[in-house]
Amino acid sequence: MAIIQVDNVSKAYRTQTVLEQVSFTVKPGECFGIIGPNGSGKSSLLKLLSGIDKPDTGRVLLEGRIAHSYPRKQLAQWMAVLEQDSLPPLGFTVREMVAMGRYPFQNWLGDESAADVEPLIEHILQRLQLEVLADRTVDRLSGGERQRVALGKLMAQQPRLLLLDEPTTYLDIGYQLQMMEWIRDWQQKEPLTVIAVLHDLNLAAQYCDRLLLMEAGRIVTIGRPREVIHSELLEPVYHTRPIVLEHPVYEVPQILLHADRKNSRIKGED
Ligand SMILES: Nc1ncnc2c1ncn2[C@@H]1O[C@H](COP(=O)(O)OP(=O)(O)OP(=O)(O)O)[C@@H](O)[C@H]1O
Repeated sequence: MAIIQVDNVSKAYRTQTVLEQVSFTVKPGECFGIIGPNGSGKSSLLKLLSGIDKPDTGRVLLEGRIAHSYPRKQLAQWMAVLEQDSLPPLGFTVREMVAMGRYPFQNWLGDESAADVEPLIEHILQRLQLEVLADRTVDRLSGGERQRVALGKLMAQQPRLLLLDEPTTYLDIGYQLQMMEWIRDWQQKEPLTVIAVLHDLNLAAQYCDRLLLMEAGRIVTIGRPREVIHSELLEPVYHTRPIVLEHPVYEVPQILLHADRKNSRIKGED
């Protein structure tokens, strides 16, 4: 069974349609990327997948059940969402913040004691190279460090489904790669499905099994990176024609940006 099934979903905010007749499925264990220009509806789609929002028409099923009908706590026991800069700037330390990922598993009977989860938390801090920052409060971290802590919190949650909205924002190229490698590594060790909104088409092509390309709330195409990262498909969507080459090591398509000076929209260019 598909872990996610989206059937003919449409959504409007007031009079503006942001998603129109969107349908696709995601299989367990896949890394599924959502790409498209600014304002094309990627985050709106992710909100429907996470059950935060509900479609006006059509339906979103998570393991066969309507997404927004799940009680939030039940959903949090198997789904985790990483939003852009999702950590509140409170006075919690890095270690406390990562441990907060266990909240959906605690109740007033105190199912899990701090001692139960301590080895898991320490393992995550070590894996994400956060040990030296463990006792620092999150308001005293850089944007990139905060993003790593946010990932650590999700790892502590041990979800089966991970939704990521621009996970590499604020990260330098070293950590961008590291973040995607951690996620891939995690996927190889545990049964985890990943759905990621990515602006970086090269990272998307390198790490995702399939890509969904969106434009103005509609699906342009869904396919393997090789089928989607094509200058003919990307040009009308992004209004620029990238050069597409094959990665010399991974054999996946990669893009080089190329300004067409004759058709440049920048004033003064010829
Ligand atoms: N809560 C809201 N109320 C009204 N309009 C909204 C709301 N959320 C999003 N929109 C509009 O819906 C459209 C799609 O936005 P969305 O954030 O889903 O796009 P996106 O593809 O994630 O964009 P970006 O790449 O810039 O993050 C935009 O025109 C946006 O202004």
